[in-house]
Amino acid sequence: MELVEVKTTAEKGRGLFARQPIKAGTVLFEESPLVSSQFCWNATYGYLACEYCLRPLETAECNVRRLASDFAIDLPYPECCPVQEQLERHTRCADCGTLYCSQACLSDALERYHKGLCLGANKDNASHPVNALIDFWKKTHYPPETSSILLIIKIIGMFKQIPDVQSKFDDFVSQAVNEDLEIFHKMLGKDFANQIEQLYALLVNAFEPTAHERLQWLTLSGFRSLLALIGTNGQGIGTSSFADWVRNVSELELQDKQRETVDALIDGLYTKLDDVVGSFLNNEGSALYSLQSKVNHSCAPNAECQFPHSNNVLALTTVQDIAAGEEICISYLDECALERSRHSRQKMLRENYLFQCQCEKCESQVNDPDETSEDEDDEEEMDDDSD
Ligand SMILES: C[S@@+](CC[C@H](N)C(=O)[O-])C[C@H]1O[C@@H](n2cnc3c(N)ncnc32)[C@H](O)[C@@H]1O
Repeated sequence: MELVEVKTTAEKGRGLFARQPIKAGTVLFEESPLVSSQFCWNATYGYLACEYCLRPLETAECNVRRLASDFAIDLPYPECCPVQEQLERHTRCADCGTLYCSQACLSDALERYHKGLCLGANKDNASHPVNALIDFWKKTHYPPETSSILLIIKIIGMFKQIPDVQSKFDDFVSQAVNEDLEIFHKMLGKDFANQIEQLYALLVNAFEPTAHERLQWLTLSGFRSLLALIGTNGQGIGTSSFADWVRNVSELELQDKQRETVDALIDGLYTKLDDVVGSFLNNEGSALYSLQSKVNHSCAPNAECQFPHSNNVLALTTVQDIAAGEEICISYLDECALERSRHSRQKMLRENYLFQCQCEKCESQVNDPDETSEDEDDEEEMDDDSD
């Protein structure tokens, strides 16, 4: 934290500011999440990640074979796959069999939420109330998911197990209750936004909040606030052993011919993966980070979130030189969206995050006409149709 500090401004609330000049490429801080989880559908489709830290659990070769549905693929340089040497550390919950990358992750999970949540022999019992809840979520929330009922279930587990956890969640910014509905619409889809009561009824059936002293906040309106908190502060995570292997191979010192051969192999594999799974390459999930969630959005960001350890540990890294006192901002929008007009960017931020962007780029374009290009109009129509 010595490089940065949290300060409050009238326009954007809390934000992160540089205490001193900082060079591009500097890691400002690394942070483990308060809670993280893989998305439901990702896990169902066999994307194998540690239940606690999302570290990939299959070797790069197994990963690429499974994703490409081609079991003849052989990856050279197996030493570039970090999972290979970790395989013997993998361990399971003795009661339900859930897989973890290490004893440390299993112990942390048990200590934080899993002791009270473990379904034991009922793990695959479809009629168990927790599985009915997960199933309802999946049926009403198809990929690409942006949040997960698994994250909510873990949060409930944490409230049951960790005495002072409430203050940690209170520290996240949340929206006014009358704005919640809009964010539900974007988080959960148009059809589902009206079914929060149904989801809540299943949740009550699974966890009986009135019977637990520490779950008294979990009323219908408390549940809506929790959804809004996750929608506003959730950070996406993606881990992939194949991507780790590619990165490590790119750092090898190879002769020109070897480099050419392996680059051609990698290009071919990515083309194949693109045909079979499209953009669904990673073990995807989302998480809540106490400090990173204080970082505001800019349409011209000077920092980005990275996951350098192939798990849920986030590194906030500068992408430009930063002056002392300057605000550190990330982009909540993807690269493609950042290229769009001020009007389109503001619309996306309003609809997905419920705020009027006041970043320098938007302020400098304030006199641009409120128009979108024909391409953007088409895309917006498609977005609206798919909501
Ligand atoms: C993840 S939080 C960021 C930290 C937040 N400012 C706080 O006080 O904790 C996201 C919220 O910050 C505010 N925010 C972030 N970027 C902004 C921007 N560019 N312009 C205006 N408000 C912004 C919005 O209220 C948004 O819902």
